[in-house]
Amino acid sequence: MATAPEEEYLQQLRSRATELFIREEWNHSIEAYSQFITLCTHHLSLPQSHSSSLKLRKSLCIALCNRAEAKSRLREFNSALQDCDDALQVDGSHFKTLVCKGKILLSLSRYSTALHCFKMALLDPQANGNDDFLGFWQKCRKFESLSRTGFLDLSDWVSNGFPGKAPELAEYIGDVQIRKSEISGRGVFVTKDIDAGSLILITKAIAMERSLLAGKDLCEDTQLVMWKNFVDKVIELVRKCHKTRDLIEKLSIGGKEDELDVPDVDLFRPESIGEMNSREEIDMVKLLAILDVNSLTEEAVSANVLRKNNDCYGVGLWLLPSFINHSCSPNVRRLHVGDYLIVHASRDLKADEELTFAYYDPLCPLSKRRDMSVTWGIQCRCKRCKFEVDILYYKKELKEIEIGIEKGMDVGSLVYKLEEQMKRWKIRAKEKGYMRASFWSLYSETYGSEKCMKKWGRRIPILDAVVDSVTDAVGSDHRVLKILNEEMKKKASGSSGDGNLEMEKVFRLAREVYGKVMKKHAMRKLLELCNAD
Ligand SMILES: C[S@@+](CC[C@H](N)C(=O)[O-])C[C@H]1O[C@@H](n2cnc3c(N)ncnc32)[C@H](O)[C@@H]1O
Repeated sequence: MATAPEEEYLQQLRSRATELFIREEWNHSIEAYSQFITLCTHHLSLPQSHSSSLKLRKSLCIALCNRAEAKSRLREFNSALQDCDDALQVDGSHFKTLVCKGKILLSLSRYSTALHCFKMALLDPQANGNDDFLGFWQKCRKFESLSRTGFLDLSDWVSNGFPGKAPELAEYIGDVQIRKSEISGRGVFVTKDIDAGSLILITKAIAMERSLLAGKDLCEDTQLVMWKNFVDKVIELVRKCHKTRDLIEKLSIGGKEDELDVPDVDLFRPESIGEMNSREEIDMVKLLAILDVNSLTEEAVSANVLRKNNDCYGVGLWLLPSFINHSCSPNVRRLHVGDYLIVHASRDLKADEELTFAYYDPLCPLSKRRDMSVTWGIQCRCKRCKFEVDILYYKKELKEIEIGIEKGMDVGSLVYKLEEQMKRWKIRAKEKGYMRASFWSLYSETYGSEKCMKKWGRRIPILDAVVDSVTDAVGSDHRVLKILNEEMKKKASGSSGDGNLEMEKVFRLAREVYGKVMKKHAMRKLLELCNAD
């Protein structure tokens, strides 16, 4: 039993902690609550009357709950969750603790466990008319459903011109597995047939850094500062969160990847608790190598960023997408919405097919792609590269076309020459797509110029056929979409052809570029933006 002075001291500690908590001095309030909790627990271990034990237990529960709230404000989520669980041990239906735990779990994207907490809190009469709580409850229901079903619709936000902040999304992992890859190390594979445009992953960056673009490019100093800030954010996070750190350590450092373990995709689900076994200091050299190999920038050929102004540039790390290998004939694209990366199929995929991004521009000749692959430290051996290596070795005419481009020769004549050569060499449809993708700059300039089309239009294939073969070979691309869209507009103004059918084709291509996350009115908005690019 506590003496009167002891009780008074306990009372003082509690008042002090509460005051600091109200003043939002989180660190100090955590300290004060910790003292109170230790003392209170001690008193509870002594013989007590029933009523004072009840009083002490009530105070202990509130103190643990408030300390959890303070810790969560400092993003110390694991420790905050422990406090919530301790508080719920004292009172399993404590409303504030259930709400606090639900909010923390929601921040950690552990939607179904969060939903369970909110459901329990809903039984308390305090839930009625509590707008703050009801807001979290609605949000949690929405996210839990999105992360289970993958049903995402950004149409309103897009067609209203991206108002306010980017929408918050839920993480989602579709029908995929991580397996050994024939390309290199591990890769991500689909386990079911998936059609073009379908959503495959929504992943939140574990850390992101953005910088304003001065002019079109980022100067080297800004890039360095940005990279340093990004690395600092990752280091801070791995120090705080062991699960994130364990997952980062599974990523490649490049080079020889044959011996790497193949992690279970379930480890990357937000609900997974993690192994919690690595508590040694972080190996900084390894961490930097991992960031070097796996970080992605928003500005990339296989990415589109949805936001109002494209005057900033971001770098981030998204864990599961880091297992996606490169191909010059890729089958997925990514869409950036705030800190979320959305991966969707850019063409129809068969079960067991490996997902591949283009790390660098697939719409350029082999020689340029080889140069870019050196920067990435890889040597691509995809079907397209193998085919082009063979053909370039034997056919000097292709070299002549490349030289023609450098010399600024008439682009239409070069397209004509390439098409004639491909007929002579009896190149099959798929491979024609590879070659046309490699010389896309020639095709786009030719089809985009009235003068060129007057001269060469009758002697080269129609744009439709070229678009079909290029997208079949390398998946859809916004530059291809742009040319096709412009052509359709011209045709519509001249009212030749079947406008509906042609517009349907533009929408199909747009779904392959942006994903099916949009309804037609939003797609129209994206097509406008694509044209203005
Ligand atoms: C983002 S990781 C991709 C996943 C990686 N394969 C793994 O096992 O973790 C990038 C690294 O994968 C390898 N890689 C990706 N695409 C490749 C390709 N087409 N050819 C050779 N290596 C590739 C390279 O080592 C590259 O540094």
